Amino acid sequence: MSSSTSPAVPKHLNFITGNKNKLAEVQAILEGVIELRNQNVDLVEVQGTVEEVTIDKCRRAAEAINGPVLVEDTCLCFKAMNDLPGPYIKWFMLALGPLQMHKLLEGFEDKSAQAVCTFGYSAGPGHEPILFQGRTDGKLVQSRGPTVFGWDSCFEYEGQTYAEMDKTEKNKISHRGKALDKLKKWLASQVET
Ligand SMILES: O=P(O)(O)OP(=O)(O)OP(=O)(O)OC[C@H]1O[C@@H](n2cnc3c(O)ncnc32)[C@H](O)[C@@H]1O
Ligand SMILES: [Mg+2]
Repeated sequence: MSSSTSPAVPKHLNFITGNKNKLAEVQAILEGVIELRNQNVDLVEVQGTVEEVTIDKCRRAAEAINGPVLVEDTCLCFKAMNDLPGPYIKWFMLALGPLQMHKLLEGFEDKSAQAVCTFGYSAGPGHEPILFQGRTDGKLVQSRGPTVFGWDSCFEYEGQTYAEMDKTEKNKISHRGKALDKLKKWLASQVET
């Protein structure tokens, strides 16, 4: 039995996000692993590196609900732009939408893009967030497939855009799937100690 003083073993995860598509993917990936709950708290997102943004988001979420939280921040990084827009991709999505996103790299030969997903778990206010990150390499293309989730239709991985894949296929190779693999390993290691 583990010590009751350790706050590190969650019985469920309280995923703080306002994004229904993210939530659906995380639910599907963690199905049967751990109970997932959700709260939609509008969190301020600071500027900084991928990790800094998630750490700050995680701290704010833990303080807002005064308890353990899971948060996630997603980036889309273009090699030709030295990894921008990165954590600011949301604002480019809102301004351009998926149908015009490819125009960002029109003047560049290199269309390489990397999808980055960083989860942060905090056991509560004052507990340092633990990060789990996954990265998937692909390229920015003209939109193909349904425009249901963010930039899915303009991110191509091995010949298919995320939007052209079925969900299980996406979750197997996606930035989010890889990050959650690490989270699952961490959860398993917590249970064993
Ligand atoms: O409440 P939070 O969790 O912050 O949800 P959000 O929608 O604000 O999400 P982010 O701050 O992480 O911004 C990431 C942007 O990328 C989009 N996005 C996130 N994951 C994606 C995925 O797997 N495929 C396509 N677009 C994605 C998302 O819709 C946002 O426009
Ligand atoms: Mg956000």
